[in-house]
Amino acid sequence: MTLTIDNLTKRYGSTVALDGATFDVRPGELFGFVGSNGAGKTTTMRIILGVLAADSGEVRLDGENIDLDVRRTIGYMPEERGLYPKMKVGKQLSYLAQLHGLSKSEASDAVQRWTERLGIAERVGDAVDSLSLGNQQRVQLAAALVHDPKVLVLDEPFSGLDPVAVDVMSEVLVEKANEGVPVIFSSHQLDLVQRLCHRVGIISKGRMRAVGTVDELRSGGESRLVVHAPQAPTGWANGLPGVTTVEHTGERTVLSVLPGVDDQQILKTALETGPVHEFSLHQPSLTDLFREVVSA
Ligand SMILES: Nc1ncnc2c1ncn2[C@@H]1O[C@H](COP(=O)(O)OP(=O)(O)OP(=O)(O)O)[C@@H](O)[C@H]1O
Repeated sequence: MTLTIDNLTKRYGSTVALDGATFDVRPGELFGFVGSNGAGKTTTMRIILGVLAADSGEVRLDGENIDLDVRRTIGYMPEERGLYPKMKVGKQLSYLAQLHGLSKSEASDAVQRWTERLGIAERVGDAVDSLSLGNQQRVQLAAALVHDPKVLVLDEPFSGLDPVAVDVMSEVLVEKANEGVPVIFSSHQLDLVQRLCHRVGIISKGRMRAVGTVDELRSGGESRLVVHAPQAPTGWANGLPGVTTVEHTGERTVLSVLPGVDDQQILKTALETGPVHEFSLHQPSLTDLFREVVSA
């Protein structure tokens, strides 16, 4: 199934939360939804789930508008979480599964399977608010998964998790994507998003500023070259077309290089100053790309 977010706009009074946000999440894809605080991620996800209405624009699943029946096939982890704190874990998960259309015995099987998978099986008889925050988050993930969703929409599922819980969450999301489910999650942990996601979307001020694989986002951007040439004078690379000196400290120079520039010409120029001990290309990370896009 393909989830299409088409030209969404949303205002809160004079605040423009979404300003034509458009992107899609493809079958079997882990899509990382990133943006600064207040960029519009939660608003987008609430609109996908129909918890909030857009002012204009549409959300479609395989080309069809999302009605109540289709919405029940989506697994959602809201930012505000929203479990009943005093209700027992197992009872709550079973109740939620049945709300999504499972029979009592199907719900019971699903609860057993997911609580085991997520390492909270021994807590099914405990009230949610007696669990640690990380374990409550595992219950929340179980709640999004118990009805075998066709789409997963998760608002900051990794926030506040310890490294082991991050691994469990990552494995489950990868597993669901491998089953063909489109998975979208928001996160401020950009290293994790870069490691896990097939594609990412960067939203800023309610507009998608970049969508693609990290490699696609890199192409067209500048790359960094680190050159260790101890005898090179300050400004040795000035004058090379498409090359800017970002930093020259002691014996090392960091150059910013436009796409298409011949790095061998830069190496040749460096060698003309004396020995070159290091000449390495540094690919921008998602964090670098994010900073570039958001500050543009
Ligand atoms: N209920 C509301 N009333 C008024 N303004 C709101 C409301 N909800 C969101 N906003 C505003 O809409 C904009 C988008 O907020 P949203 O919560 O979608 O951002 P976000 O990207 O999820 O941010 P964060 O990373 O901080 O969770 C912000 O300016 C926010 O202040």
